[in-house]
Formats: sequence, structure tokens, C-alpha cells
Amino acid sequence: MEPCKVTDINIAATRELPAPAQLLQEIPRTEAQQDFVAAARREIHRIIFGNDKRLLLVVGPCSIHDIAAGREYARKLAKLSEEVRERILIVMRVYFEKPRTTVGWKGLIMDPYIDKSYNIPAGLRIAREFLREVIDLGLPTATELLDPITPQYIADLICWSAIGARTTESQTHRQMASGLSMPLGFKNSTDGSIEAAVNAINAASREQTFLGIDQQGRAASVTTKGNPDCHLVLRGGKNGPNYDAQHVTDYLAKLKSSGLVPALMVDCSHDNACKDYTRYPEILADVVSQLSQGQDGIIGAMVESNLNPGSQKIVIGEKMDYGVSITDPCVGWDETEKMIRSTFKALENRFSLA
Ligand SMILES: O=C[C@H](O)[C@H](O)COP(=O)(O)O
Ligand SMILES: C=C(OP(=O)(O)O)C(=O)O
Repeated sequence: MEPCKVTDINIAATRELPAPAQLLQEIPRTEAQQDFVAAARREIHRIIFGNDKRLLLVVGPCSIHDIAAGREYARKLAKLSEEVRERILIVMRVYFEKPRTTVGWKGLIMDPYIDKSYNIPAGLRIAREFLREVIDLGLPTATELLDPITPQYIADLICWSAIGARTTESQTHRQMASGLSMPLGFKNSTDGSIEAAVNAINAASREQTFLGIDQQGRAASVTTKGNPDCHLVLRGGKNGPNYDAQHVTDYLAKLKSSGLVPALMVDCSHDNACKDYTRYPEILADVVSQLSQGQDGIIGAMVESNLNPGSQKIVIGEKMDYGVSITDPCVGWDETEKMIRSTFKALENRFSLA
């Protein structure tokens, strides 16, 4: 009789990945890119701690799936960001990892050819190359870090990152965040509560020891110092939005009483808008009006935006519409430009008062 199998019963395949150091050598960052990332992180840090009154605006596609469209978007955004940088620090969403409620396309790193071939080595290479391009345009980069191994491959090119609503409560992600070198936002939970995010900021700001990998790709025990630049992101929840003035005031008080920096970003998409992209402009306008009324605890806003509005379903093997999201719906470029220009105008008062 065959002995009973007790390992790898549910493993279909494993595929070796290049070590992080190998990929970083193959697709290196230049000194100028390194200086740019460090400077952008410092600027974001200053905004979080109230030493820079500009609005931190994290804007861009829900996910990057087509590099040509991503590049066109980045060029347009870079140009606009120069025009408004006196009052708004624009950071581009360059999201390569998507958390799913159940199942679905998990982003360019996991499945770069959107055909279930799951060529992760190719995904990591494409991601690194695109991040370098965005930085070379003078745009700081933002991403959600989902898989705890991914940062070793791309984090040196990221200026701000998010831990998403579905993973804020995860110890693994809090530990990872505690060792990341960039400012980071924890989203409130999908049920709308902020407790998990408050606990996450607390945990991530402290030293942690956990299992990870080193730059050679070897399993390692990692000890971190704690990330001092974490903050809350309000994204609404299943009971509705949570960006209104009352919620914002209550949540800032909660952060303060928990001994945390009273700073939060409002995500104008997701459950704050019931994923209805036509509502993103009115939510951003509300946030800006709170700022104009002196609410200094709002440090930033997030908007899911693409070249063209809406979203489309993935049909494997079929051509997709150019510049349209294949994950959450986004506002199109024309609307995005209007939103950013009117935000710039509306912030005039804030700066003249300062
Ligand atoms: O921002 C993206 C989505 O909201 C998130 O990845 C969940 O998507 P899903 O509910 O379609 O799986
Ligand atoms: C997945 C995202 O957001 P959330 O975690 O708030 O659903 C996102 O910003 O892409």
C-alpha cells in the first residue's frame, strides 16, 4: 500500500522567483530616482505632521493593467501636478496588487498578461520598470502593498503606500508596515469601523520581529524599528460613507486620545461613493470645503481616476477598451483635471490665510 501523502496535497505548482537583489540589479534605481523618492517621502511626512499645508492627493487608476495607458495617464498627471504643486502634492496611484472580496484578477504583478498565466517574475519586472518611468516624470508613486514578499522587489520605488481595508486587521500586514521606509495609510475596515486601523497604526509604529525574506530571497527573521509615518484613511463602509465633518471630527479625536497623530486622508472612491464614480467630484469638493473651514486634520484625499471613465469586465482573449479600469470604476481624465483645478482654486483661501 502507498504511504499516505501528508504534504503538498493541494499544491499544483511552484515556480522559482528571482531574488530581490537580482531584480534590483537587473532593473536598478538611479541615484536621481533614489533622491526623488527620499525627497517625496520627506514632503509627505511633513504634510502628515502638519508642517506643510498642501493637500496630499493620491490619484490614479484603481489598477495598472496596460502600461501604454498608464504611461499616457502619468504624463498628463505629471504636467498638471507641476501647475498645482504650490497647493497640492500629487502622488500617482500605481497599484499592482488587488485584494479581492472573493476572487478575481489580482493585479499586474500576479497576472501581468491577464490570462491566468500568473507570470509573477514578469509582473515584478514590468512593475519595477513602470515605477521608474513614473518617477522620471517627476511624479511620486503610491501603491497598496498586499503580499508581504512584494515590498522587497519594489518598495525602493514607492513614496507612499496603503494597507487596504481587507488587510488592516492582519498582523502580517501591520508587521510588514512597521518595517517599510515610506509613509503609509491604513484604510478603515470594510464594515466602516476605524478600530482595526487605529490598532494597526499603533502596532506598525512599534518594533516588531517576524518571518520574512532578505534581499537574497532567503527566509529570515526580520526585526523592525517601527514606522513613524502611518495614518488613517477613511474609505467608507458597508453602512455608508464616513467622510462628513462629524465623522472626521470624531475620528481625529479618537486618534488623538489613542496617542496617535491626528491626521487622516479621505478616499473619495470605494464605499465613500458606493463605487459610483460620478460621485467622486462631490466628495472631493466636500473634503476641500472642510479644509477651507479650518479642518487641518485632513491631510489628503484619494481618487480613483483613469484616462476614460467607468470600468469594464475582463474577457480573456478579447480586446479591452483603452484607458478604462478593469477593477473599480474611475473618473475619466477630463473630470480628473476639472477636479484638481477646482481643488487648487478652492485652496487659495487656506494659503492666503496661512
Ligand atoms: O479597489 C479595488 C476593489 O474595491 C477591491 O480590490 C475589491 O474588489 P472586489 O470586491 O471586486 O473583489
Ligand atoms: C482596494 C482598495 O481600497 P480598499 O482597501 O479601501 O477597498 C484600493 O484603494 O485599491
